[in-house]
Amino acid sequence: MGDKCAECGEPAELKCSACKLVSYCGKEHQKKDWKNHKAVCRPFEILEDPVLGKCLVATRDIKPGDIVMAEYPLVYGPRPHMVEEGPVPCPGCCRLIIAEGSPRCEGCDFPICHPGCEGLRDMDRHGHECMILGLRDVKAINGLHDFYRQDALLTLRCLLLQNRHPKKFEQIMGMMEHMDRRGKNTEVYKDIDSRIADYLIDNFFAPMKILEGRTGKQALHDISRETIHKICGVIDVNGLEVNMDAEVSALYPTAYLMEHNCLPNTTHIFDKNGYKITVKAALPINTGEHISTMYTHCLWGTQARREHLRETKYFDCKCVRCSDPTELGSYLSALKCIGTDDEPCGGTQLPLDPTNDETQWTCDKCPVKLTNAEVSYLVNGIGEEVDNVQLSNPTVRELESLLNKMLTFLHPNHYHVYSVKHSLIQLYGYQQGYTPSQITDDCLTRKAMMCRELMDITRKIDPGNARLPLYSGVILHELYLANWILIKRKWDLGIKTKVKSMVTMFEECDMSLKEAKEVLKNESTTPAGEKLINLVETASKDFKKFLERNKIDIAALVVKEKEKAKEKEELANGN
Ligand SMILES: C[S@@+](CC[C@H](N)C(=O)[O-])C[C@H]1O[C@@H](n2cnc3c(N)ncnc32)[C@H](O)[C@@H]1O
Repeated sequence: MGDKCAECGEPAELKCSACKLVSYCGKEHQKKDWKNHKAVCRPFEILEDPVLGKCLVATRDIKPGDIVMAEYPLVYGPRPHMVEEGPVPCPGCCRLIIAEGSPRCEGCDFPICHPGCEGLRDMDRHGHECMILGLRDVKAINGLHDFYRQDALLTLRCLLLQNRHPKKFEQIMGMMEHMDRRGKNTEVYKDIDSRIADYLIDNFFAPMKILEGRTGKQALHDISRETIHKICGVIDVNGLEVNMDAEVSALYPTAYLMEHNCLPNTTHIFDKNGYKITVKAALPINTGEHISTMYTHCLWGTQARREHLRETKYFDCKCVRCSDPTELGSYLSALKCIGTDDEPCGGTQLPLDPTNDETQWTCDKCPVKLTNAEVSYLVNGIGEEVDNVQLSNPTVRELESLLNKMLTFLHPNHYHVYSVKHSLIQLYGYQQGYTPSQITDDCLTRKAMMCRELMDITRKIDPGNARLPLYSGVILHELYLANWILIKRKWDLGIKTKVKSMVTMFEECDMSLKEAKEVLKNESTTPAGEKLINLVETASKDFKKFLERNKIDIAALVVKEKEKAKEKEELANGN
């Protein structure tokens, strides 16, 4: 039967060019229906690109904040990463639990959070897989991590779709998995083979086969080693990590088609209920532009990002950020030049062609050149030291001394420096010796300066708040606090709003709280986001009360300061 017009029901040949989901008898009825249709019409089409494969291209202009798509996952489950010790996800709800001593699932004996966990009986979560996992007739008391392997469950859930949701299975099997790069001699093949394929086949599919032989009924049609490898590849290449209260990976029917860009134009949030994804535009997306997300870490330098993408997603990123030696003016990978003859020249070392792994690094002040390998060696060495110090619960002094050492070799905006500064701003004002009553004015001024420097970098690499809203939220809240403590101190000393520096601090407090609210507006679905939003709300209330109690009108003070500055300037010019 042919398509029918969505407006009048008559035979229709014209399809909506954006979503291709509804048809019309003619242009007139399409126009008439637009009011209703635009709420559900997708603002993109799926195109095929020789380099990217399938990709999403905007069919109309999309404004920041507009919803690009919203959909439920085809399948989700515990993250497919091996956990050798520490907490593991409950197979029912994926929340982290300590396996030793936790209750066990009645059906399969896997460690669970609670016998009443809803996901245990849900057939789209643990319910179905439990029947297969229960076929192993042995229970473990010790060595739980090796015996009950949650990292294999998502692959099993994909395999089980064959029976209950064959269309979803077909869609997953149609996704890109780069098997050409995951051949038998590769490390990834060997890892998947022993960790997932052997585990599932030996422990569960072998007894399943015996049962099938006895009953004459086939439980699962395709459980071949090749299919297991293919599914693991699909999960690695297309799975999205859901960063909420649980350790979940999910495959989505359309969202997986978003290509990578180190300057992504969308952001996404997940719904706690069923992990529905909502993708929103973070930057303006014009008709014909590709819709993108970011597959790697926004706060890594170009070398690290490109290496990560090559190893995990099998492509060479050539985006605008990767191609720019300054990374959009952020200098996130730049080094300080050590100069010649032990004399630092004060110059900055940048790669000539960051998308070439053999590129040379050159100084903007002196003839010193470095190879990419030398830079990698230096940056990785410093990175290891930063990781070790960060993991050791460092004091302010330890971090400050590390920072000073790093600044001999790294540009003040380098991403390792960013990470240490981001930790420091969260210790100034909190750690013993630096509490609000102990911290010196100088230290608070330094904290505020670091916050400004960090925000300056963050705005450059993530102008749409697509990836770093929590980082920005923390920085802006700490910037407010640094100003706030200084204001209260000076206020108590009688230095009130007549002083220009006080007005500037009031203005910065006000602006940082407003910006923090704006950057955090989509973050209420994560525990960290929720906590930060509450802190900003409380700070805003305290600040507002203070302003009201002391009858302070920031806008009026700013105008007054401007007038004073103008008068001064006129006086200086002799007018
Ligand atoms: C999650 S899939 C995206 C959908 C995929 N294009 C397809 O046709 O199914 C990720 C894969 O898409 C390709 N891809 C995504 N972004 C890319 C980019 N910026 N440059 C080159 N290839 C990219 C890579 O092959 C990558 O492994």
